[in-house]
Amino acid sequence: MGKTPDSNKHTPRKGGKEHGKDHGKDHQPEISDSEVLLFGGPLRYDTGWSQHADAFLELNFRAMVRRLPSLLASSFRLAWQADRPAARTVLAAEVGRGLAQAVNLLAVNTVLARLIADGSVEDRLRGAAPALVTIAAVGLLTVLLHAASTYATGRLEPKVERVATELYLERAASVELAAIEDDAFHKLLDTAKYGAQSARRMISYSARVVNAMISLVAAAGVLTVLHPALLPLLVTMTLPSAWSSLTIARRRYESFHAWVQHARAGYLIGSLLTEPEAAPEIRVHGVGPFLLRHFRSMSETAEAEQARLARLAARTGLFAAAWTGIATVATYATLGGLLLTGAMALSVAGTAVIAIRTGSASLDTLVLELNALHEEALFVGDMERLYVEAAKRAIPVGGEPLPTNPSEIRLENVTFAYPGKAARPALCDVTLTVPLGKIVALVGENGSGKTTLVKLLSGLYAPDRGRILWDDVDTATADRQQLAERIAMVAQDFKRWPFTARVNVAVGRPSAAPTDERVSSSVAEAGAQDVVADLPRGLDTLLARGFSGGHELSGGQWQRLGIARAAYRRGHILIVDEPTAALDARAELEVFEKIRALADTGQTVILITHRLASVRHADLVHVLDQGRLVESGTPEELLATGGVYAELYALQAEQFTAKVPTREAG
Ligand SMILES: Nc1ncnc2c1ncn2[C@@H]1O[C@H](COP(=O)(O)OP(=O)(O)OP(=O)(O)O)[C@@H](O)[C@H]1O
Repeated sequence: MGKTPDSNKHTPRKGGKEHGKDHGKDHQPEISDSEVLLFGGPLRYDTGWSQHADAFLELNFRAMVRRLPSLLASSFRLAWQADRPAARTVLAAEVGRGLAQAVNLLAVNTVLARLIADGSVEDRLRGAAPALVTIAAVGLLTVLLHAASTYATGRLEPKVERVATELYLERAASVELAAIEDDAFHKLLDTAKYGAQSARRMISYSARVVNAMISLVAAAGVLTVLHPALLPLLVTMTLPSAWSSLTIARRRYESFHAWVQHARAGYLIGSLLTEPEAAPEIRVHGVGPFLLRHFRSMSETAEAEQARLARLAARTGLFAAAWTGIATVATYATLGGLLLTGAMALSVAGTAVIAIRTGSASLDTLVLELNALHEEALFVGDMERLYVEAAKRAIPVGGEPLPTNPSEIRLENVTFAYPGKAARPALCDVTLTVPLGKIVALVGENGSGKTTLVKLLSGLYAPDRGRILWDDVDTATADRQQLAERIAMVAQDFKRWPFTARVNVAVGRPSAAPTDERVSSSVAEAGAQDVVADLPRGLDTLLARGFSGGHELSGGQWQRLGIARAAYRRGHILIVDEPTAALDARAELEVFEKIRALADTGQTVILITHRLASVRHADLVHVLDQGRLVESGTPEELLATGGVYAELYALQAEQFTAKVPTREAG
C-alpha cells in the first residue's frame, strides 16, 4: 500500500489525552505544584487536532465494482498522456501473454488426449509432438512478452506518477486562498496526494488484470466444453477469496479516510521535534517530552486501529477459506462422480483437473490483482475528486479589465466573515476609499480587521456582502490576473523562500527576467544593501538553514529583504503590513523614508502599522475597530477629533514622556 496512515501515527478519534495519561506517566518530567496549577497538570491539554470524528464512508461491493471501469480508464488515460508507445507496449504484451496461456492450455489438452489415446507409445508421442512444439514456442513467446512488458512498465510508471503529481500540484496551486484554508478541501488535498503513487502502481496491476482475465477466459472456455457443471464450481471455489479481499480492502480504505487527518497531525508532531524553528523552545521550555507523549498516544491509538483491522481481516479470511475448502471438495467430488458413472472419460478428467487448476490460479490472481487495483483506484478516485473540486474552486480566468489609471478603490458596505463560528465578522459593513497615488494607513488594535481588509483588496478573498470598486469596475467581475498584477505585498508573514538572496528578491515577479540592475535597485530601495553586503556570498548566498552553505538572517534583515521583493515587483499598489515590526529604530526611520519617497513617485502605498508616529506621513488614515470603520481622515484631523486614533496616539506618546516609577529600596 505505502500510504502513511497504514503505518503511521494517528491521533485518537476522540481526545488523545486519556491515552496520554495512561502511557505518559513513566516519562513525565518533574513538574512543580505551581506548574500543575498553571497548566492543569502535565498532558491535560489536548493539542486540538483530535476533535473531529469523521463519519465512515458509504461504500459497498456493487459500488466498488461499478466504479472500477471508469477508474481503470482514468489510469489508462494517465498512462497514455505520460508515454504512448510504452502504454501501447504494455497493453499489447499483456494481451499477448493472456492469449499465449489460452493457446498453451489448448495444446496441453491436445497432448493429454493424444497420450491417453489408443495406439503404440511411438504413435501417441508422434501425435502429441506438434502440440508439444506449440507449448515450447508459446513458452518462448511468453518470456519475450514478459520482458517487453517489464521494460515498458518500468518506463511508464515513473512518468505516470510525475504527470499525476504535476496535475495535482498545478490544480492545488490554482485554487482560491479560501479553498486552501478550508478544512474539507485540505482533507481532500491530504488524501489525494496518494493518488499519484497509486496511479503509478495501477499500471502494473492493470497489466496483470488484463493478463489474468484472458487466461481465465481460456480456462473457463475449456472447462465449459469439457462439462457444463465444472464452470460454476470453479466460480464457487474462487468467490470467497474475492469477497474477502474486497471486504478487507474496503475496510482499509474507510479507515484511511477516517484517520487521514490524524495521520497528518501525528506526522506534524513528530516533525516538530526536529524542526529548527521549534528547537529553542523545545529545549528551554522542555516541550520535547510533552510532544513525545502526544506522539506516543497518537501512535498507540493508531496501533489499536491497525489491530482492529487485522482482527477483522483474520476473521474474514478464515470464513472465506472455509467456504473455498467446501467448494473445492464439492468440485473434486463432482469430477469423481462423473468419472465413476462413466459420464466423463479419463483423458477429459485429466484435462479438467489441469483446467481447474489453471483456472482457479488465474481467478485467484485476477481477484488479488483486481483487489489491489481497486484499492489503488480508490486513491486515484480521490485525486480525481480533487481535480474536480479544484476546478470548481479555481481562481477565475478572464473577466472585466480594470481601468488603466483608476483614481480610487472604493469599498462599499463590505462585510466578510471567515468560515467557522467566529463571534463576529472580521469586517462589518465597511465603506471607505483608497485614493490612488497616496499613502493610506490602516490603523486599529489587534484583530480589528486590517490584514483581512488588504487581503480583500488584493482579491485573495471575496466580500460576503458589499462591493469593492476600482473606479466603477467591481472586482467581483474583474480580471483577477490583472488585479494581482497591480499589487505588490509585504505580508506580515511573508514567505522566507529557502533559495538564494537574489531569488528571494526576484521571486517578487517571477515572470520578469531577473536583471542584476533591477535586483540591486530593489535592494537599495528597501535599504537592504548592508544586509546583502554582510552575506558570505552576497546575493548568491543560500538563505536556508540546515543546507550546506545555507545562511540564516535575523528577523529585521528578512523584513528588509521582503520589502526589496515588493519593490522588485513594481506593482501599482504597494501593500505593507507591519513593515517595521522587526526593525530597529534607525532602520524603521529609513524604511518609512523610503515609503514616503515612493509615494512622491506616484506609487500608492497601503500601510498597516501600529507605530502611529510613522502614520503621520500618511495622506489618509482609516481606523478600524472590531471589524468596523470608526474614523477616517488625515492624521491631523484625527488627532484634533480626539477619537480612537488620538487615544492610541496619546498612549504611545506617553510611553516616551511618562516618568518611570522608581523602585523602593529593600
Ligand atoms: N485565516 C483566518 N481564518 C479565520 N479567522 C481569521 C483568519 N485571519 C484572521 N482571522 C480573524 O479575523 C479577525 C481579524 O483579523 P486580522 O488579521 O484582519 O486583524 P488585524 O487587524 O490585521 O490584526 P493584527 O493587528 O493583530 O495583525 C480576527 O478576529 C482573526 O482572529
